[in-house]
Amino acid sequence: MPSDTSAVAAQQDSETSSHQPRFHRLHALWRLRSYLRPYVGRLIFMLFAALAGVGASLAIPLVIREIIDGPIAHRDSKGLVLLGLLAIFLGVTEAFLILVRRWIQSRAVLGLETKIRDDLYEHLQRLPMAFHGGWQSGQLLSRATTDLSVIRRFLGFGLLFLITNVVQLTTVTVLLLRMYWPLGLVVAASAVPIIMLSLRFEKRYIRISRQVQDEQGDLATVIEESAVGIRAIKSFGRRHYIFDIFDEGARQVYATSMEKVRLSSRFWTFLGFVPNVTLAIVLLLGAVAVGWGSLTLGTLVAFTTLMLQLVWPIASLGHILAMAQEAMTAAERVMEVLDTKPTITSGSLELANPKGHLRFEGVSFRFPDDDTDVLRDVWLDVRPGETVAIVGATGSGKTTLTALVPRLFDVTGGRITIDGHDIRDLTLPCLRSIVATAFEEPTLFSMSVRENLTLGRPDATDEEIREALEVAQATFVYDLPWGLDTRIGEQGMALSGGQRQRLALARAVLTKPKILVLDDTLSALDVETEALVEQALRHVLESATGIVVAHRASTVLLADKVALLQNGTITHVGTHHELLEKVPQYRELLAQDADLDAEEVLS
Ligand SMILES: Nc1ncnc2c1ncn2[C@@H]1O[C@H](COP(=O)(O)OP(=O)(O)OP(=O)(O)O)[C@@H](O)[C@H]1O
Repeated sequence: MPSDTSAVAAQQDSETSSHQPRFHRLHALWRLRSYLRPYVGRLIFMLFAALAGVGASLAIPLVIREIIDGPIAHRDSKGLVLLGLLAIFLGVTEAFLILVRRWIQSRAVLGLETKIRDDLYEHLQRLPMAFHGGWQSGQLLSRATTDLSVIRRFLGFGLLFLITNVVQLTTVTVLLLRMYWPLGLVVAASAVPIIMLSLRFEKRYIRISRQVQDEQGDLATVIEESAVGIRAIKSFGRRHYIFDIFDEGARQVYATSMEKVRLSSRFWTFLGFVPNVTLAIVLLLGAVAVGWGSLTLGTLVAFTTLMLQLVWPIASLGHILAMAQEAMTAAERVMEVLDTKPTITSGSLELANPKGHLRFEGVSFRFPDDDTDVLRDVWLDVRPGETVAIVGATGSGKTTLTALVPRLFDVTGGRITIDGHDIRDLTLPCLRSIVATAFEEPTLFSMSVRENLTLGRPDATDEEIREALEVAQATFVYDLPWGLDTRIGEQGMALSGGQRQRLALARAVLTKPKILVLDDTLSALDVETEALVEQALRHVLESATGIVVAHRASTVLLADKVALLQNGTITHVGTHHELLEKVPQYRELLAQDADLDAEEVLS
């Protein structure tokens, strides 16, 4: 469920963004223009096709005027046929141009959406853990899906209609003024209430469309989290409680969407009403003018036919302005992600033959937006091939310490070195080929076992995979229905916790890292399997530098020395027996362990 803090963050995010000046929002959309570049030729052709279509449709009333005032008034049947054929030709041309435009635009706009989505996804992958920790996943999901579709619809359809409608409105008004200026002025005056109301509508629509888009993101977060956390929900029997949270979110989206619909339908009704009232006034005044002889019947028919052509562009202007507002909001939301700079950037150094000498030199770390250090003044020297167990109370900072080595977070003070080089100077691929990590909560992807295992070593041979699986005591995968090619469910849900941990361990071992970081990786294993894994791990750790977060005495025994982490700093380093003898806090920590282990340790 969305945490209180993230909900507040999203709320603040929504509030600040809905008050962004219009220029800022327009600018966000404008910045996406580079995505249109590959389609410039098509877009220009589309625009010309659209404008030519408008031209053809505007010419028809003028031809009708000629027909009424010419061949019909003078009973000229030959002229009537010729002008009639011209009107038909113009109608067919308009229809053909619409067909061509629609055909061309579909490819261009779908390609554009796909490219922005690719870039957004790639950028998300580059953003650091700190970013992902602070954003609700549903908000990111809705930006990569709904928001991009909104932008695509506007750039592909809305923008084109906005241009052609404005051209059509201006041309028709000029033509009307030229045809008979007193009636033309009536039509031009009707634009005043439309413009005034559009401006008011825009202000309210911006706020509400941003609110709907943010609320949809919150709802997506609830759905995503309840899908992932379905086991916890079921086991606590909280299905109804979670449903209520979802229902509240869904009702909120419904209520805000209805408010949006009410607002836009009032506006659109008004937009349909104004041209029709104007038409009635024009017909009345036009009939009087024809009666006085100051206007021909043909001109009045042409005038009203042209005016009818204003009804649709004005009525659709409401839809298009709404579309434009939504697209600007969506672009702003997408840009909020794209503008976040990846703070963890690659260095330039490649180590050809790393030895794996790892040092923490006065390292401190605090999470963004936190005001206290989680780690402070950490000094630790792990020589090549040596294994250090990190022992500490829960919340003392063990996981955070291990996350600093592959640079999932960057230190905020001091430095970490490998073979004397600050890890920030190494290229990220180089660092991550030296360091492999297996976490306590292993993440497996909806892919085959083989794909999951070879995530860090796509070129691993079957033999190497077997070796890694044997080390991790995970050869059970060969008994799955399709062996290594069995697809495991989302996050490996079809496997037990221990099986998933063993696969994650095999994945880390398979990369043959110089530095292996195990964050309490064996916690879900039974005592017997753990002993087997540890036995096999001993061989792996002989050739690698190891950092092993340990809660159990049996895991500690894997290590050459132990570092005791207390309140974010390493207070003691020594062998297991030394610490057991001299440090009461260490003894207390391990006393929580099973008696069996303690006896084993002391013997
Ligand atoms: N993303 C985060 N943002 C802010 N604080 C965090 C974050 N992750 C962890 N912390 C805080 O940092 C401290 C250290 O957490 P860490 O997970 O490293 O402890 P740990 O020793 O591994 O605990 P455990 O043994 O329970 O896994 C805790 O007080 C925790 O609340």
